[in-house]
Amino acid sequence: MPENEFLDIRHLHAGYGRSQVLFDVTLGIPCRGGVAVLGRNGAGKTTLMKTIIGELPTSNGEMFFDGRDISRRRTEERMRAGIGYVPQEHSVFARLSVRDNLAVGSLLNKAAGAAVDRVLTIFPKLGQRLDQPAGTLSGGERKMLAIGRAMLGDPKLLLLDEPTEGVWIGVIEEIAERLTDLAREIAVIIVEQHLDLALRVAKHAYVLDRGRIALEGPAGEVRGNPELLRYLAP
Ligand SMILES: Nc1ncnc2c1ncn2[C@@H]1O[C@H](COP(=O)(O)OP(=O)(O)OP(=O)(O)O)[C@@H](O)[C@H]1O
Repeated sequence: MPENEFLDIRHLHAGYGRSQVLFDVTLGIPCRGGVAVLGRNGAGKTTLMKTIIGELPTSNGEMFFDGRDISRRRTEERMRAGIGYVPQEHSVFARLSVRDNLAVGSLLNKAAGAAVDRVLTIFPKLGQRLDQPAGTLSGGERKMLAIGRAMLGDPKLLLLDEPTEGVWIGVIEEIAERLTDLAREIAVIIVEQHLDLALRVAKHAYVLDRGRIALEGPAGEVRGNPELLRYLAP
């Protein structure tokens, strides 16, 4: 692993109380580009995202972001430092309109109006739904809104937990293109069941197996690794 990664995780152990899920996880994320985290259900992908954002404590190991030790920092501090998180479950206010969801996101992040315009440029579909309650959006549009809200924090690193889960196949392509564009500007960690999409957005991939890194390498190499399907099979 290269020295001085943007996000540098070393020998991380984490889990839920006494139930340890992640064991000795070491990974590095550069300041631009997509990195995929793959693995079968229950492998520990969401746990890793929650540990990076600080929703779960680190029981052992180190985590540096942009040169600073964040292992003991609170979630809000990590977000202020530039980490955005789009959780697997929908993170929009269902009763509020798209416009109000973005307005609340702007207030929370002290974002300027230009930040909302940028979100609407990235996801023009949201611009056509501004007055619609977020709860009535399609799965894909809700994901776009959740990603858009995270973008209002102007993250330098965006954590995306299954951004295409429950999204109609026709919209997956659109989200994939936007995420590929985004990964040219900032660091993106993508947890994804769609292998093709993940390895298109990402240049590098890590495969988790029962909470440990089982495979790692450039996306093309991981895709071609004969062991990969074994780690993804249920
Ligand atoms: N709140 C919790 N308390 C205790 N154990 C949990 C909790 N949440 C998840 N786990 C356990 O941690 C392990 C890893 O779960 P995690 O959600 O990180 O997996 P995942 O790779 O994201 O799976 P999926 O692809 O199904 O989302 C699983 O064994 C799961 O049962």
